[in-house]
Amino acid sequence: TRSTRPQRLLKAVQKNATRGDPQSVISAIDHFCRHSEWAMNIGDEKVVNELNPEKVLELGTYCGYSTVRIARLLPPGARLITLEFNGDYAAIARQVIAWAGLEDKVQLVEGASEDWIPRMKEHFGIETFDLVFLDHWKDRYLPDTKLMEDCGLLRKGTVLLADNVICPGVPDYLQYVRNSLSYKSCYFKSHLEYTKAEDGLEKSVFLG
Ligand SMILES: O=C(CSCCNC(=O)c1cc(-c2ccc(F)cc2)cc(O)c1O)c1ccc(O)c(O)c1
Ligand SMILES: [Mg+2]
Repeated sequence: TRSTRPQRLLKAVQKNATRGDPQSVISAIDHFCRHSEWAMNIGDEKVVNELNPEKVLELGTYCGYSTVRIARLLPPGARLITLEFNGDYAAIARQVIAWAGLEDKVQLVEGASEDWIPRMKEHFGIETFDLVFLDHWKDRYLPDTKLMEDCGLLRKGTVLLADNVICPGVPDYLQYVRNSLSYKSCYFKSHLEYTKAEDGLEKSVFLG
């Protein structure tokens, strides 16, 4: 049977990137997405770098591109937990993360975000997160944010970074974080990865 796009993306990484070199993995995926096949990676334009998180939660791993982008910047001892619902995507992402040599900083968990968010404390020993990157199903951004609030996983200053707030768009989430007194929110205008379509990131700081 024909290979899948994630499988072809992984092949491109194994062919063009150097083992243990996260930047070469990122460049190989960017090249694949620009010149071979578009894929729903956050891309090389949507960037917010002034953060220095120790404990990071990523919702929606896909092939691990944003996982590598974030984890490569983490200081020793810092950890990134990434949740992926789709088993096929998770299998590819594990290999991309390993190729980048970042498996010691990253824990990839297969399953639904609503099942795993309530288990962060007892299963991973995580009290609160410093940064949460939302890039999974767009209709899960708002319910999962409310769930993280209810589970006490957000602290004063926790940063929520949401991808695709324009395309495909997350109107209910945007309305919430922009109107809630518990968040200070701002929009980073950009483009949908590898295209000219408008998209952007919403950065929302939890005020406690
Ligand atoms: O795909 C999922 C849900 S997670 C991926 C969410 N991310 C997106 O959907 C996403 C989409 C776009 C985008 C796509 C087409 C466009 F024309 C424009 C934009 C861009 C992004 O940056 C994204 O992050 C899944 C889960 C479990 C399964 O079993 C399964 O088959 C599939
Ligand atoms: Mg996205």
